[in-house]
Amino acid sequence: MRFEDWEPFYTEILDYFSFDRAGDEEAARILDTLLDRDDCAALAALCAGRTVTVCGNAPTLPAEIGRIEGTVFAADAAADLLYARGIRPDAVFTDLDGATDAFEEMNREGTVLVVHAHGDNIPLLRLRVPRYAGPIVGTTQARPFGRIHNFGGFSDGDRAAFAAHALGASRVVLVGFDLDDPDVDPVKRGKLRWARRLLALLGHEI
Ligand SMILES: Nc1ncnc2c1ncn2[C@@H]1O[C@H](COP(=O)(O)OP(=O)(O)OP(=O)(O)O)[C@@H](O)[C@H]1O
Ligand SMILES: Nc1nc2c(c(=O)[nH]1)N=C(CO)CN2
Ligand SMILES: [Mg+2]
Repeated sequence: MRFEDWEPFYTEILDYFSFDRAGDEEAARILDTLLDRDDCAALAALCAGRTVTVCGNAPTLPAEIGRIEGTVFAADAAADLLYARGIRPDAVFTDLDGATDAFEEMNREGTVLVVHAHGDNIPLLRLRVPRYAGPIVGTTQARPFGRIHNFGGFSDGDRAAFAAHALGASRVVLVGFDLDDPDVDPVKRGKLRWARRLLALLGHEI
């Protein structure tokens, strides 16, 4: 999605959650200074002409693992669950609030880390990003620049789906998405509501 098409949604999201655009922009600049590489070409190669399965971190994920096919994208902590079951994701989309030390191990083994900068994760960016030795791609929800990308989407799971579509996946399968999960806090409920609206733009009616 072009930033001009994404920006009206982004503006509405900022308003909905009372997030600060200047904070997001500062985080993106900091991530840019922390990165000395951009492995977007490797991420694109995982998508182009291929089926991509995006794994969300709903409690329903373990029961749906059998539906995974093609390239595997994990949304944040879903990566740990998959890895523990013998599936190393091809890419992990994370704003680092769900990141564990296992992400470093997966990254060393070749998993692309797609690290998202926003106004509320600057300390996590400074702590974690320098430790990642493998392939890495930086993203922002504000205006992209240099090696900092914006494929569209907001929370880790829907950003993964937007990236798969933007980078030419022939089909995108979603597993582990329970957008009506009653056992989440109010902020998460808001994020899942936005996920439903944004995923519908890609043709995923869930
Ligand atoms: N019922 C659910 N509970 C949690 N995540 C879900 C659910 N259904 C879908 N997801 C997707 O899985 C992603 C990863 O979930 P996780 O619990 O690791 O969240 P998170 O890292 O706190 O998410 P975020 O940082 O995007 O708020 C979410 O961003 C969301 O897109
Ligand atoms: N400023 C800000 N942006 C976000 C946040 C958040 O908590 N704060 N959480 C997100 C979920 O991945 C995505 N974007
Ligand atoms: Mg997260």
